[in-house]
Amino acid sequence: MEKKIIIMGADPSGYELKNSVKEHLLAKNYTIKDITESGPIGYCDVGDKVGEIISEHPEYVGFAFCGTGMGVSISANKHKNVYCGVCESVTTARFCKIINNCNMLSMGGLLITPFKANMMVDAYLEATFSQGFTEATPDDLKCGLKSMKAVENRIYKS
Ligand SMILES: O=C(CO)[C@H](O)[C@H](O)COP(=O)(O)O
Repeated sequence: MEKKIIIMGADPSGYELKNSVKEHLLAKNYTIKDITESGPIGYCDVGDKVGEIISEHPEYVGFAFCGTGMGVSISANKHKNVYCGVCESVTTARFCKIINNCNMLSMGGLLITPFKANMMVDAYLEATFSQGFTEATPDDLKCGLKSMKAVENRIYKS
């Protein structure tokens, strides 16, 4: 499977966790752009900046970090084409791709250990939309996403 380009960013509360996940992914040869390479910025700006890049390149993956994962997610999800899931477990990290086709994942540095965060991003990156969820058919999942896109298109009038 081709390795996706990963955009990362963190506020002060998520910075250490971001660095540790970044190290983990670099060791796996992922191409990473860290918009907070030179230091943390506010959570709203993290979500906005990572979200803006993902909005223009929905084929990339965004990993955003704050204290809880909530603030960066809310901000990122204001952008068109951005589907950012707040994740607190390996299961939600996997399912946010399989069920919701999320192109962004956020998590909280106050809540998640580095070991678990690495497992979460691995599970996310290994998952494929609509594959491996026995509770719904691939067609059902595609239908759900189509409905979400219709809401988005109505709001963005495009
Ligand atoms: O979890 C967060 C947002 O969801 C923030 O990391 C937390 O609220 C701290 O923010 P600040 O540094 O602005 O006080």
